Amino acid sequence: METGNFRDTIRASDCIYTIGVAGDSGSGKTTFTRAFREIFGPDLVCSFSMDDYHLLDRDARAEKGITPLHPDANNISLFEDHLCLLKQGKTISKPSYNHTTGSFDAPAPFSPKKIVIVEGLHPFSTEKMRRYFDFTCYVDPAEEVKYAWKMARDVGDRGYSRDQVTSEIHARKPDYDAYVAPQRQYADAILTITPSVFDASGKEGMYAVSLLQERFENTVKNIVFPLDLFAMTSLAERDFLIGFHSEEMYGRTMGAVRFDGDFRYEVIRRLEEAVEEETGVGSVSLYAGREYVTATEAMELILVWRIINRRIFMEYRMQDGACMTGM
Ligand SMILES: Nc1ncnc2c1ncn2[C@@H]1O[C@H](COP(=O)(O)OP(=O)(O)OP(=O)(O)O)[C@@H](O)[C@H]1O
Ligand SMILES: O=C(CO)[C@H](O)[C@H](O)COP(=O)(O)O
Repeated sequence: METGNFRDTIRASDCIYTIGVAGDSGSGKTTFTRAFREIFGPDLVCSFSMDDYHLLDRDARAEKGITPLHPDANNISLFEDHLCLLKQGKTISKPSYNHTTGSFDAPAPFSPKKIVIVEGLHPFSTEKMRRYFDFTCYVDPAEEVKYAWKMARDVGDRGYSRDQVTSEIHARKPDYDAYVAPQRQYADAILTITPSVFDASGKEGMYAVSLLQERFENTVKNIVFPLDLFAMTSLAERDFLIGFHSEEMYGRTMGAVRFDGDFRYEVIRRLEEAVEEETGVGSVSLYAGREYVTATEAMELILVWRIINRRIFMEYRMQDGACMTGM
């Protein structure tokens, strides 16, 4: 396949590329896919939250004593049906959950674009859902990180008090462990986020991020994603770490690449240029004008590369008539 004009390849293709991003509320699902959305743009990418498939509104959940993380609080079968239709390029009448009111707005028509990103609590929790996703990613911040983000977001944007958020966090944990976390075993990529080793006080909001994935059998020939060792070793004034290790998870051997600290923009710019050159997506300048880029921002680009790679492999497979599965 020619990867020189990959954006046009996707545009011209009949295939709808479906990406599922699972994780707890406020775990960074939107944040980590931001670079991908920006690079491919709104003409090719659409997204929605599986929160729209809550079955019970906020009052009904409180009355029944059920959290939104319990499958019974969600219309799982409607979501499965809709995902199947979107994968076929069909328009759905999508429900809509309103986080401001805690209730439902009227359903509205929703048509897929060539790339559909679905974020949520349970997007690949059933076998049927997993069948319709081409790429799955699980975002997994350490509890202390996740709770700090959730507190800031729910108090700042969703009108909850600190006490309400704290008791909600405790009430949700058993359902998170039972129904959300197990999806890690089905994810093609897992992002873990922990406090940075360079920020012992935790006050700077620096994080170490790892991308875990199963080993590939092959790389994509002649496509490179370079880390500029010169810029890394000669220009940096701030601390950083890049590491790699293997770990066993649900019987799978996962390779984990870890970024921590701050990276000179020149290093990350080479990665942006590689995405531009190798895929022909046009200008990629997510961090232009910056001196440094954080580990989480750098990882957004690595994830972009991983998602593009899956799509390239799908293109190879489609030449054999398959669109449904990835590698
Ligand atoms: N990498 C990060 N670095 C710093 N803060 C982050 C990061 N990722 C997420 N956050 C913080 O956590 C909050 C929630 O992030 P985000 O909206 O990406 O989560 P989500 O999983 O998409 O949430 P939702 O439950 O609404 O789907 C954001 O408001 C942001 O402040
Ligand atoms: O787990 C969540 C995903 O974002 C939310 O808590 C859930 O969607 C319910 O939303 P709200 O708290 O606004 O009623």
